[in-house]
Amino acid sequence: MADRLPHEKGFHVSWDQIHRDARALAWRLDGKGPDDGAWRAVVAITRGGMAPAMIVSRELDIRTVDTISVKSYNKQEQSEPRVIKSPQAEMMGDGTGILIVDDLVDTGKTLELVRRLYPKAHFATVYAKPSGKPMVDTYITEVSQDTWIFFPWDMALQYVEPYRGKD
Ligand SMILES: O=P(O)(O)OC[C@H]1O[C@H](OP(=O)(O)OP(=O)(O)O)[C@H](O)[C@@H]1O
Ligand SMILES: Nc1nc2[nH]cnc2c(=O)[nH]1
Ligand SMILES: [Mg+2]
Repeated sequence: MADRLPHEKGFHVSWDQIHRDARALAWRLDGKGPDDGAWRAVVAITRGGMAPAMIVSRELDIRTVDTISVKSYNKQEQSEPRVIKSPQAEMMGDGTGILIVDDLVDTGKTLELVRRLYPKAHFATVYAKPSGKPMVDTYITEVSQDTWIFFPWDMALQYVEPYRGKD
């Protein structure tokens, strides 16, 4: 996208950190569902929402878990988001009582699309950038718009030269 700010900074998230933050998200959502506080189901926006959704559903003891697949990025390049796979229609209805989980909201375009489909659902992300905040109901940590978030599933440990070993 031409008007997109460059990602000057990197925010590196470890497995431990995403586990802690996704747990914090679950605890914040506990008892906030419309049916006596209960949620009917968790729906992960794949693929990034799957690990957080698994942790949230485990913490809140929700066994009904489904997915919606939305693709909008190729590496750091954004295109128009499109739905590749939908969750079960009878279960979703207008989204009432459904907790939709993603790893992050950036421009908000992904959530905007999913919100149009399920306007009564509750939208939760672990991380949020300012442009996407209006699209999310609950999030844990805000990062600036010019930051790219690196998740542990996209990373690998590798050797680095010691400082004095470089020429
Ligand atoms: O708020 P937006 O600007 O729409 O961006 C946020 C979305 O982008 C990433 O998904 P991506 O499309 O890269 O697919 P992935 O989850 O399979 O990595 C991320 O996981 C969010 O779903
Ligand atoms: N991994 C990752 N995917 C994204 N999709 C949109 N913004 C981001 C980001 O900051 N990090
Ligand atoms: Mg995603």
